[in-house]
Amino acid sequence: MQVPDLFVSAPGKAILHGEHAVVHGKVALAVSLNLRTYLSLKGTTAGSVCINLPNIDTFLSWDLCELKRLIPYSCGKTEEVKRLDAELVRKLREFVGVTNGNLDTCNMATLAFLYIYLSVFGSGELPSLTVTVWSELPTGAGLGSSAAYSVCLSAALLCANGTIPAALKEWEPAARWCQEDLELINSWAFQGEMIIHGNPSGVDNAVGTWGGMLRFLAGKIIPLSRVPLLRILLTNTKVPRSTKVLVARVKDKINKFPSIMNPVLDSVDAISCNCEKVLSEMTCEPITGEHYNILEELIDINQHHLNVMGVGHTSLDTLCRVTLTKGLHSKLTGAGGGGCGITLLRPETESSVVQTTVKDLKDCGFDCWETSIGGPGVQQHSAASVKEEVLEILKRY
Ligand SMILES: Nc1ncnc2c1ncn2[C@@H]1O[C@H](COP(=O)(O)OP(=O)(O)OP(=O)(O)O)[C@@H](O)[C@H]1O
Ligand SMILES: C[C@@](O)(CCO)CC(=O)[O-]
Ligand SMILES: [Mg+2]
Repeated sequence: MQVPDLFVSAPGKAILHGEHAVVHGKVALAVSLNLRTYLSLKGTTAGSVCINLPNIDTFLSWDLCELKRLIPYSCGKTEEVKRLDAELVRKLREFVGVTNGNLDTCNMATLAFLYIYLSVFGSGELPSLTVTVWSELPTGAGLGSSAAYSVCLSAALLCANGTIPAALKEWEPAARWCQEDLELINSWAFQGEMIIHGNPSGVDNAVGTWGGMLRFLAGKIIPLSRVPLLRILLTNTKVPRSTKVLVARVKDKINKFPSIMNPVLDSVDAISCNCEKVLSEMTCEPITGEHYNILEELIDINQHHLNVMGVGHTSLDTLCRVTLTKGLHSKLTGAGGGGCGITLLRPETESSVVQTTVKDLKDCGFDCWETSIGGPGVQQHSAASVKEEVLEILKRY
């Protein structure tokens, strides 16, 4: 079976409010970034499946005959996403050589790829292909790199399999899929997230799929179309962490101290709802300093709550302290424990203040950049529409 060549991309995300609480059924507000993960899929005749993941130094190849032995017995229709197939996950862990649940970066990415590949193609003939994924996002730093990876895999493999049609019409540089196809992409991406993460809420893969700003509550996704333009500074503390470990840590704490932790989750829920209300007011009345004062206070309160949940880190305390000396307010974004934080910039924040803040943060050993938000969700690209520097990397393999 020969599959068509294709390019897809999906954005990373920042969570304004609601990380961790969203796993426990509370509201989260999240927004896509203009930093993307790109995937190239090429049909080959080598009788093998190759995956090249240069961001994590992983280059693997398997013979189709080896993979055929792993095909799940109960492969259903790819249009229907079931619960994670525990038997396939067990077989894949054994195949990949994961022992004692040791899920390092490479193992998790490999498991997610093989799981989606075998589930999507398992009921027919396995195709020979090469998949290369490269991302502008830092890996494992809170900006939804795992979700952008899973969304790209899911879109590319479903499209290569013909379960969803190509989004791209001839001569179009880039195109998005219809709502029904996006829902399928999102649900297969969620399976990838389950493998990488353990217990994802689904907010990250929803942003990777739809882009823009979303309100997410218990799997229900509401796009927020009227939002003010926010200026955000992103800081990567470069402290490595694993979302899976942090999500499990919060769950343990809630189980241990339910009467203490549940009010914290309720408070985070109220913060997300208050923030949504202020953002919506900012689109229908003149924006005032008071709007920004409230947004800043909500950021401070939420950052304290995240510390209470046990997902803070001294590097994130440093970020908050350094930015506050310039009158700017920050919180962690994503799973915390290190990784990235966001700092809200006010419209009147002068570029000299931004520059000195960035310098001070860089002096702490952090990466720091002002970013635009609201990048489009998953897209199919023509080769000509992929940025030259990205295409050059993808074509290297
Ligand atoms: N570009 C990539 N190439 C290969 N694997 C990737 C890539 N990006 C992410 N991954 C996989 O996702 C894992 C990181 O996921 P994790 O959920 O811990 O971090 P994150 O998604 O960046 O942060 P958060 O979930 O807090 O937003 C990596 O260990 C790797 O397995
Ligand atoms: C920590 C968390 O809330 C956000 C990670 O970006 C996990 C999730 O929602 O799946
Ligand atoms: Mg993740």
